[in-house]
Amino acid sequence: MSAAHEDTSLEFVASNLDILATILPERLLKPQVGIVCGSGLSTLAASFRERVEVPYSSLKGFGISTVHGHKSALAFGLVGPGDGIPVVAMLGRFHAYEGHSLSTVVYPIRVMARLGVKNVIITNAAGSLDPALPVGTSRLIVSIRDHLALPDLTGFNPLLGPAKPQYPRFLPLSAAYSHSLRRTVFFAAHELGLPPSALGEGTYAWVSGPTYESPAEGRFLRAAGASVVGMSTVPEVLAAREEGIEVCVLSLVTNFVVIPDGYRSVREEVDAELSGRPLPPVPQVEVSHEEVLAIGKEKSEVMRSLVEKMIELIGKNA
Ligand SMILES: O=P(O)(O)O[C@H]1O[C@H](CO)[C@@H](O)[C@H]1O
Ligand SMILES: Nc1nc2[nH]cnc2c(=O)[nH]1
Repeated sequence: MSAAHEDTSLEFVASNLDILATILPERLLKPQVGIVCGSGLSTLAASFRERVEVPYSSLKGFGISTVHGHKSALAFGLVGPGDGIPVVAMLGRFHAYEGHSLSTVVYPIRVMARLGVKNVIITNAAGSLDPALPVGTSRLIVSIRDHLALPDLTGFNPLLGPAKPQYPRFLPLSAAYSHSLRRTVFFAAHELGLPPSALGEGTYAWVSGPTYESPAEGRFLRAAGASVVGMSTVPEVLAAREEGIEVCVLSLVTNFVVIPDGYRSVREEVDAELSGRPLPPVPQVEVSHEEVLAIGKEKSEVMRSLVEKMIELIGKNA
């Protein structure tokens, strides 16, 4: 994997603006809101009006997303009543585990910033570390209020590298997740009539992947204060904050990582069996990306309506 500071792509930002200016009509060229579509969530951009898709391959400095459930294109369009609000969505993102450098992972955020994006709604699929955050029917979306990023703390941070005059050297993260946008999430959910149980708040743990967590790792992250875990998002959040963009993160909880009573000693199990009082089986969880994508597909409508309502409210408050 390339070093985090191997950043050659920034020089291409300006030429991307020129390329986009030749493809997009004037009213789509200055998006106000950016969206990052998580695994299985590229349909978040399905109802953009006057939608124009621009493949990453026709732009400079972009990688190719290799993960199933991620498309390699930007979608531009309009959302909301009246003339609509111009928006841009990454239909697929880059993850460090694919072999992309962290500067490639965050590059589209830097392009969004140059296009004029002021607010970004970053979505992801994530595993639940909190047995009280059930997967599926209730509490299926978590509005992220904070993060726990072990890679950042241990030297794998997208902002590593020589200081650049246009960015702060030491970026504070105490208010990385916009309080105002977090309020907007709950107002949007209320306007849509979503039951309170559909939406929670929590802390996202970023891990590098591509392995899912062992039970002990899940318990460790839970004990450290995280509610959900995934392999993306935090690098994008850091770059967005460095660019001065307001950030909202929505996690779609697709699977359990930590389950209650998930551990039992085999000795206890065997002893119980030998004494003629076998114990009931321990519940097991084994996540797969197919399951993650299936939940994403099943729940993408509610996620899409929430994101669209948020954009509408952001537009009203602008
Ligand atoms: O975070 P997104 O891109 O939604 O994807 C999540 O789903 C994949 C694992 O199933 C991982 O890439 C994880 O980060
Ligand atoms: N790390 C991680 N990423 C996920 N993305 C979706 N589910 C999971 C999970 O359980 N763990």
